Parts: sequence; structure tokens; C-alpha cells
Amino acid sequence: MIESRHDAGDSGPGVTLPGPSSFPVPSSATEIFGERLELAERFVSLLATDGVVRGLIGPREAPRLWERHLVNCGVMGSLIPSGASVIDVGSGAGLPGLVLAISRPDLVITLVEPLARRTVFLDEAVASLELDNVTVVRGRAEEVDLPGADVVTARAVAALDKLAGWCLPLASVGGRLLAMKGSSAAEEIAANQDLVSSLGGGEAVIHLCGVGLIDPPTTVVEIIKERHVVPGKARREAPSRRKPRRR
Ligand SMILES: C[S@@+](CC[C@H](N)C(=O)[O-])C[C@H]1O[C@@H](n2cnc3c(N)ncnc32)[C@H](O)[C@@H]1O
Repeated sequence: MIESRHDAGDSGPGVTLPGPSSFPVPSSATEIFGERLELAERFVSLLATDGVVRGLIGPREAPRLWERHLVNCGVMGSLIPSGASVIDVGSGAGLPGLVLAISRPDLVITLVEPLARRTVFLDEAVASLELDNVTVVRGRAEEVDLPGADVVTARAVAALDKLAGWCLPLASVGGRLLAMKGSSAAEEIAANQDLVSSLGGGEAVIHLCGVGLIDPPTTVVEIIKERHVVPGKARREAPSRRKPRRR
């Protein structure tokens, strides 16, 4: 493993790795991370070194880690209540899960990720950053057995229909799915609201997070889990799939 460095680094002969000074900290990051900014800088450094070397982050992402990844994820914290339990599905290199763990030490976070290469990185990042509010679980969202969470997050994991089927069962009743989405959010909701309802979800709402802080702001689809549905039963109950009654 290549150690993360806090100075503009050279990891050894022939390999020059970027240090945090390679990526100036935007003012938006100061606002999101506050006193934990130094920890966030160390995470950026880890992503730009180990994350890139291990193929978890594309090399072209390195210069835009702050805006496109850390701040982009961090702003969704405004939708998460204080002290909430959070399951981050498909964390990859820790987005948004580790960003939330850094910016919000009050949260209790579980990262769910099926790929070993990624969970190894996540475990090492948690140890290196000395985060005591994170547990890493290797597995698929639809297979893991975890206590219901107040909030289930996901970024760039799957289309809303699949995501709702995987994530709503992981939330407690009254909890919510927060799915980071792009410009397709409204279309995805329109196409899948019936399915979401059949899974026990309420009406999906779109939030724009970080207005005035990042451009574009982060689009988050929020779905409150209103009732428990036994996984696998949902589709048959979906109103749009019911056969019309005969008269
Ligand atoms: C495109 S990556 C996004 C990673 C990270 N959320 C981000 O925004 O950078 C999708 C991630 O979802 C994970 N994934 C795919 N299917 C999954 C499932 N059924 N349950 C949990 N994670 C899954 C993949 O292993 C991968 O790490």
C-alpha cells in the first residue's frame, strides 16, 4: 500500500504522488468540514494516491476531488438529522459514506460494498483517518442483514427502481432513502413512483443541496419509508401492475 502523505509527496524512486497542496481547498469545503477540514484533506490525499493507484478513482478525477466528490457529497448532510444511523449502499471509495463520517461525527455510519478490493480500501481509510463512527460491511445491499437505519444513502449505484428495492428494506419505518441523482431525477421518479409506493415508500421529493455553495448543486431524491413491505412482495402489489377489475 502506498502511504498517504500530507506533504506534496514522492513515494519513492520514479513515483510522484500528489499531496494536498496539489489540490487547493475551496471555501465550500471549509464550510462543510469546519474543524474537521484537516481530516477531509487527508481523505483527499488518500483518494488521490491509493484510490487512483488501486483504480477506485479515475486519474482525471484527482484534480476535482474537492468539488465533484467531497463537497458534492458533503452538502447532503443538511438532510440528515443529528445522531442518525446511516447505511451507505455501494460506497465504492467512500462516497458519500466516508465524507459524511468525516463531516458529521455525530452520525453512526455503515458502509455496504460488495467488492473486496473496495472494502479493503475502506477499512484502511477508516483506520488511517481514525474514524470511530464507521463500520464496513462487505456484501450486496439486497443480501446484508442489518438493523433498520434512519437514513440509507447511495450515489451512482443503480437506477431508482433497483435502488428503492435494495435500499428501502434497509431503512426503519419513518427512515428515509437519500439517493444522489443527476438531471434524470424527475424522470426516474415519474417512471417509478408506483413501484416505490409498493415498496412502502412515500412520495419521492427532489432536494437541491448546496445552492450557492457548489455549481451545480447536488440533486438528492428523498423517499420516506412509510411502511414495512416483505422484500419480494412489492412488485405483485404495485398498483400499476394490477390487472384491471372485471365488471
Ligand atoms: C459507480 S460505483 C459508485 C461508488 C460511490 N458510491 C461513488 O459515488 O463514487 C457503484 C458502486 O456500487 C456497488 N454496488 C453495485 N451493486 C451493489 C449492490 N447490489 N449492493 C451494494 N453495492 C453495490 C459497486 O461495487 C460500486 O462500488
